[in-house]
Amino acid sequence: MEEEGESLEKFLKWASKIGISDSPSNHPLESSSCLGQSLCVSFFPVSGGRGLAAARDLRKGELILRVPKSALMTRESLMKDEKLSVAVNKHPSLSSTQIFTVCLLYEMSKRKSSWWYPYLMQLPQSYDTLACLGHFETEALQVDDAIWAAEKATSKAECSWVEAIPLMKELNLKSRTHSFRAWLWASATISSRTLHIPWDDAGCLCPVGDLFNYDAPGEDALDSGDSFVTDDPSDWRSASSSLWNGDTTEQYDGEQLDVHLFRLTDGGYEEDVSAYCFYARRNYQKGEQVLLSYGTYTNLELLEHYGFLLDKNPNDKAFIPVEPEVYSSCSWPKDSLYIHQNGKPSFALRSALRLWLTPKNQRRAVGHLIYSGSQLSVENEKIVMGWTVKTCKAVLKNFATSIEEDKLLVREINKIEDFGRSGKLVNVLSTFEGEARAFLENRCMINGESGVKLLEFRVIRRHIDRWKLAVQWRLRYKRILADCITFCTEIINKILSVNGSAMRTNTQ
Ligand SMILES: C[S@@+](CC[C@H](N)C(=O)[O-])C[C@H]1O[C@@H](n2cnc3c(N)ncnc32)[C@H](O)[C@@H]1O
Repeated sequence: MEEEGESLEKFLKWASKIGISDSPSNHPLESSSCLGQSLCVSFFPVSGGRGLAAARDLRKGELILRVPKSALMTRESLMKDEKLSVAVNKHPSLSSTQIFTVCLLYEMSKRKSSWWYPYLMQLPQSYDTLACLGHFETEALQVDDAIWAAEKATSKAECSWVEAIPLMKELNLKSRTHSFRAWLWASATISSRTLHIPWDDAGCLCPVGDLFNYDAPGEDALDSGDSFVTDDPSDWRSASSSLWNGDTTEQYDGEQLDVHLFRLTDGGYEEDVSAYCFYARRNYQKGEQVLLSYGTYTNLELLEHYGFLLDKNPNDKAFIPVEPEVYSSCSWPKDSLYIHQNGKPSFALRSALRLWLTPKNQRRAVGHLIYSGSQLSVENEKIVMGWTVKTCKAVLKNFATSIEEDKLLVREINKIEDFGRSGKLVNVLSTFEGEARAFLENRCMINGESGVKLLEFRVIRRHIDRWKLAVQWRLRYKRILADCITFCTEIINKILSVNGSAMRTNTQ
């Protein structure tokens, strides 16, 4: 721990020397640390671990950190190394991100002789992004779409690694540095830590600037909170704007997002001062964690690019299976048909279902009502809500575990972690059953009969973290569906009660 503290201190000193500063003044005094005037490094156990805290009260919009261009790690800056640059130029088919990944591994291989050594030592040793999940954790996601996304992330990483091997061999990288494990580490470093810069789509690594943890943007702006009849069409546009570079969300090109609405105020590269500048997005009290928005992400996207998720994510979505005819009978893109994190079906999902559940010969006549978001009839609305309830119930019933069981499992995972920390996992193996028991036997190699523990806690801990993320993710998904059932049932009851009283009024 002391070593970690020493290494951090050296890093902050190095950062100060290369011009990184949190001073509110444009001409900061020479200091032994780049922090202390606006920010300080702190630990936030439930919101990102290591992060940056306000060193004093900060006002919204204040400049809180400046990182000069010369301190940004980019392909360009790393390729000042001639050997690297000559080798890279012989492989023009590699993508900018593949090249940046090789550059990072090459720089790591220099160890203490690297100019970036103090920074490289601060990078995490492992990540929990989707591509890093093993088979057990991937299966623990339970939802087919999520399992598919994890498998795709791994196979994509494997393909880009295979393509880059010839370059890494040419650079004489040791087998450990050009292994798939090393590649996953470097790719996850780039995916979770690079910032957007205008001159290179691979982005840049920004020492100190990459210590800000994440907060979701625009809770109010993005959560349409759509009322029953007049929905906000913004929910069927793919809202995606990011200063962080890991954002690969595809934009719905039919209906371009009003980027100004979602423009993030946290910071960006500023040409006039040749520096990455970060601003306080709101007022902060001394000691509070200062957060950045990396962009708009669902929990699955956060897992994919950053290896974490939020328990309360205003941008989370759940997709449910719908008949192919629902897609073909409307012009909304597939990814706009989802359920909001608060359980409300999206504008597009509701509208598409209204159309699909209208007899075919009447669809043309109601098209204008559908696209304006209006209800067609009380009967149609009841059928739409009923179909949604039935589908959500069927999806929930199909899972191997219920919401309650998943909640219990999260508690068991916490217990496993505690027992593992105190070295008592082997003794308590028999007290666990089902998925927890399977995890201990398959992932931690704890054999029930011989009671032999084969993996050290450091490795077990990594598996636990990833498995817990997968279980938390599926629990969030299931809760969205359960909330959707409640929401739609309330609507049906409202319709029934209004209709009932209308009928009573008519017969009186
Ligand atoms: C840019 S780094 C932020 C600094 C990082 N905590 C560190 O110690 O280097 C992004 C990573 O921090 C973690 N992180 C950021 N925000 C988080 C949050 N709100 N909750 C949990 N983890 C978070 C994730 O591991 C993510 O990949």
